Amino acid sequence: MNGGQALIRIRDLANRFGHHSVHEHLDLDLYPGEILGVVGGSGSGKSVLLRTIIGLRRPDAGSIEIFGEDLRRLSGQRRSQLERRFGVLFQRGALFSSLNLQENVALPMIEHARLKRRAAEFLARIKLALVGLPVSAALQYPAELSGGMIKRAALARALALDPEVLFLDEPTAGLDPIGAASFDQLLLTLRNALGLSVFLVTHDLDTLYSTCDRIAVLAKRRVLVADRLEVVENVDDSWVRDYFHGPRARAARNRHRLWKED
Ligand SMILES: Nc1ncnc2c1ncn2[C@@H]1O[C@H](COP(=O)(O)OP(=O)(O)OP(=O)(O)O)[C@@H](O)[C@H]1O
Repeated sequence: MNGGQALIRIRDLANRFGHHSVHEHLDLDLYPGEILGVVGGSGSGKSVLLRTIIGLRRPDAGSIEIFGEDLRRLSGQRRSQLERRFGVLFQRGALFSSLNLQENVALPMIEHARLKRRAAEFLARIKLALVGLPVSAALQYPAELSGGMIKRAALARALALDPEVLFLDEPTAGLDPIGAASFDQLLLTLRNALGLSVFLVTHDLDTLYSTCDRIAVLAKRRVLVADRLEVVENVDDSWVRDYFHGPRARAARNRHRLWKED
């Protein structure tokens, strides 16, 4: 999976808020077609890293190359062309409450791809079907939906412009275990069908075991390790030990084993 060239290449990255240093000398790659899980303790800087990669925050040092281009050296126009190749699902879904689902998903197509409203809403209904929502959901408003449906709708919006890379911040947070498991399966199906590369910030051990090809652990202000689960689990670090060898990880591992045998 990581034999090819990285789609995203981060080197020597630093992010600081005043005297508070969140990242120093952070290196990380995202390879084509992989689902990379990003984990770390609360406050270790997972969301700041995601925001920096997608250009919402300017890093204090280091380089981020995306599709072979250095983000910091791009003109505004080139940068926004590049940003159209990302889809982002923020932690709280971030749908517009005054728009129904098909309008929410159509909006990026109207704004960025200059589609006419009718065509955009037609394509939006296809995206909503792609993420497993019923036809009737297209005319519903976010307030009328369950948490799981909101996540799916937010995913449909992240897919609106047919991105190559998907950034997901805690996509299963707040979902019940069944909703979370079906979201994980959806993610795998979409990755396989669309060839997406996925940068996935999560605390959810079940998601890590069932969907991720590699896992990056953020600790000590950098990426401590980024590798396959079997390698990461055996890294000699107190956070890694507590996280991957605690009772919750054992339960997730057993569930995953049973699921694979089924
Ligand atoms: N705009 C900001 N101003 C000041 N400090 C910030 C800002 N954004 C983030 N931080 C700090 O950066 C650190 C990393 O925050 P971040 O949200 O990336 O952590 P996280 O790993 O995503 O945590 P969690 O798992 O709890 O969501 C925290 O100490 C946070 O307080």
